[in-house]
Amino acid sequence: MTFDLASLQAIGWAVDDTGQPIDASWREALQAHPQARPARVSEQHRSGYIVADAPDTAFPVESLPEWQRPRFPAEQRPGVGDWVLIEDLDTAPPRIVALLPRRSAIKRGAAGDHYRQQLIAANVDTVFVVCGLDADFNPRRIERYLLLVRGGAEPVIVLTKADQAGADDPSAVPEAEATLAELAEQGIAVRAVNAKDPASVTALAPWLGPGRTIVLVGSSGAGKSTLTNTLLGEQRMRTGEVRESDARGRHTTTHRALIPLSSGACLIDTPGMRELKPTGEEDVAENFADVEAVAANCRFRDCAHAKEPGCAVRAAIESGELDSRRFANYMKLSEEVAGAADKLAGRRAENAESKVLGKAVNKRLQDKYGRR
Ligand SMILES: Nc1nc2c(ncn2[C@@H]2O[C@H](COP(=O)(O)OP(=O)(O)OP(=O)(O)O)[C@@H](O)[C@H]2O)c(=O)[nH]1
Ligand SMILES: [Zn+2]
Repeated sequence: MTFDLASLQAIGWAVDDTGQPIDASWREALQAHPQARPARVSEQHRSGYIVADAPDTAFPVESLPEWQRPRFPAEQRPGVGDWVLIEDLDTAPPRIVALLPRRSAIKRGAAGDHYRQQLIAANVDTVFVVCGLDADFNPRRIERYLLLVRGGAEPVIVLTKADQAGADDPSAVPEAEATLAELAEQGIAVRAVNAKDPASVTALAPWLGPGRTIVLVGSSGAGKSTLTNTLLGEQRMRTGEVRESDARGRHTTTHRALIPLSSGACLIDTPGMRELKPTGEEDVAENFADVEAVAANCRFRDCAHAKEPGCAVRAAIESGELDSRRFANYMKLSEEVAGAADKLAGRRAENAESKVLGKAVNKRLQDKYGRR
């Protein structure tokens, strides 16, 4: 099957010098489905998906029947940013025949009693964690975002409103300095920008090269929309929106999630995220290596860092080596991750059990009626 490589690249399809997908598993999938072609998921609906195969396309496709089953794990269904292989049909919308393995997956735990994961975006190279360098500046929120968005992508902290922060007065933003030092120690890139100013936003160019996919996360008012519009520049109206015909032939402007930038990168626009709950798969140690290094020196291995003698954590807090707020957040996030991990393990056990049960029931039916 031949397809328009340049169009696909404009929405993030990454290839090597020979024009083949970088990922070996993707090459194999293409070979296994010679009639199929790649497309990228831009919207997820109950009955199917909207995909794109070029910057200015958006069309419905039929999903695999098993994805429609209510018990099918949500995170294994395609989500925004996923690459799928589709086959064109003569009479109906094209049909998805495969979901390509994700190179990265940014996820969070969904609210509710039942354990559920929610895909924020797939196949992302970089996550811009957007945070205002103003009264809203919150190191604890940055810590939470970093913990959650690491799923295979590079996090970059984008501090907006640098023009308001009073560059010559660091005390204007309490805790900013300490946080920046901490991030530098972790090797995480930080860029301060005026999100309204195209010249300032060029600081983000290293992550916006052709074929790159970026997703913006951050709390409300942080400047995500402002940054998106500046990155889009003059294209804003043309690419930020699509016009679709509805059943009566009227044109309606709909929101779109895959936004090609003139730099050749592709931006995934996520709906606002009020709350970021862990999935249980996060790596707390990776994000709080400094805290864990201190805790390793506590006299008792199971030190709760409360009233135990010889607690290195309390000593470090008293001496000012460890920020008590960072430590408190570490404890809180650890607990949340552990709680989610328990639920996840419970769900996995339940699934395994229902599979075993299902087999046993089938066997009994077979024995009794000689069929399944
Ligand atoms: N001066 C200045 N103002 C900014 C900057 N970034 C954002 N703002 C302003 O901050 C306000 C909020 O910015 P938005 O871009 O709407 O924030 P958002 O993150 O998209 O918020 P939600 O859509 O609610 O998630 C707007 O009034 C922007 O003009 C900046 O770098 N400098
Ligand atoms: Zn301790």
